[in-house]
Amino acid sequence: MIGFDEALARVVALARPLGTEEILVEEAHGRTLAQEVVARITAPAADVSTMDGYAVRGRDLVPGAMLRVVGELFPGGGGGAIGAAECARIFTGAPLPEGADRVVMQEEVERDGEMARLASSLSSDCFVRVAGSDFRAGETLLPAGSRLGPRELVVAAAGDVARITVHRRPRVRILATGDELVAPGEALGGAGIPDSIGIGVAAMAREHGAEVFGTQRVGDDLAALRRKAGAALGEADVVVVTGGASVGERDFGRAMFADHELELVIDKVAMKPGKPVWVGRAGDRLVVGLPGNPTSALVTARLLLAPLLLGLCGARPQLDWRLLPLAARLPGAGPRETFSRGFEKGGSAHLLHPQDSGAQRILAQATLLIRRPPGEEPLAAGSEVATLSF
Ligand SMILES: Nc1nc2c(c(=O)[nH]1)N[C@H]1C(S)=C(S)[C@@H](COP(=O)(O)OP(=O)(O)OC[C@H]3O[C@@H](n4cnc5c(N)ncnc54)[C@H](O)[C@@H]3O)O[C@H]1N2
Ligand code: MOO
Repeated sequence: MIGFDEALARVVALARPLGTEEILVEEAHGRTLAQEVVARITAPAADVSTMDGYAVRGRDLVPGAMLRVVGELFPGGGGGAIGAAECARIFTGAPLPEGADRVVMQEEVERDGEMARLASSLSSDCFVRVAGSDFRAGETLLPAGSRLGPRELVVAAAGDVARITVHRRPRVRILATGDELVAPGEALGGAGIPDSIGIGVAAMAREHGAEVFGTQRVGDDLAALRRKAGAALGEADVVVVTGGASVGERDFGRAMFADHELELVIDKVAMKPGKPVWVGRAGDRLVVGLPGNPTSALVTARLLLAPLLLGLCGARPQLDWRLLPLAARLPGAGPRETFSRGFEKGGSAHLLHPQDSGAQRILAQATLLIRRPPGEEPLAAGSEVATLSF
């Protein structure tokens, strides 16, 4: 059985970015840039006011001075001009008129008809945002490989960029297998178990850049599973199977792809939870088999499926481990690499209970995975452990 680092390396090697497409910036949330974004405009385009007030010439800035108001300037409009002993009413973001080099905020001005009287004590700040101080036309604002969240989208749009080139999103079909599974809302009074993981894994996949068609529940009937496998491979880049990964009589996760020359790249990993996880290739499609125990499924989705999807999107597939001190002592680790569920509070990593891979309730509090190498000695409170957001 391979170790976790080897499994992750094999997954990352499979995660070659898919093709590219050009899309509108307003539809680009969560996508990854295939080409850098270059500013088409300079920002700000001119020297602009950072306050609502009066644009003045520095040499007229004398406490108590009376200046004639000769214009009114709004953002997006022209700047006009002022001369000696003159000023212009100006609003935040408006270009300074010719001749002006600073702004007095309106709290320091008393207006009297066409005249403005400056206060007896004036702020030393110029209140001017200089042309090009944010960025200039032709400058790179976002490098290729950037994942577009709210902050990056502001930057692209500010650069006057309407269309961007991104990597195609991996199309994902999730097949939740198990005779016992029913849709949430249909278990009460029957023998069925709500399919929780099909829904959770779909959400995890979407968070990591996938276009998920939705989850199909399929019973443990090999003929039906083979038909579903064929259909899924026809429409998806990545097929995710949940359940049926272990050695039970009705565990058909791998067998359902027998018609499609499944080549296993990973077949069991020395990790806890998630040992039965598997990943394979069927032609140019990828298949990921997640163990059915809900926590095992979600942990392996975070540790192996998420990096795979990010890599297919052209984003960094690496897992960003962060060292945190332990809040309390941890016993020695077992023989498999362990990924315990925990949470961060007061700058420390806390372990949750129970750690049973069938337990689902504690997932609501489990914001961290705490990583332990195989056979690690007990750790005292305060020892640093590698953690990953979950
Ligand atoms: N003899 C052995 N038995 C087991 C082994 C082993 O090595 N030898 N491994 C154990 C480990 S570890 C895991 S994890 C599980 C994984 O088994 P499967 O992937 O075959 O999962 P299932 O048997 O289909 O289901 C297990 C469990 O999870 C529930 N489940 C399944 N799908 C869902 C879903 N979509 N939503 C909610 N719950 C789900 C299912 O009802 C079962 O209770 O195998 C161990 N056994
Ligand atoms: O590894 Mo299983 O995933 O322990 O329950």
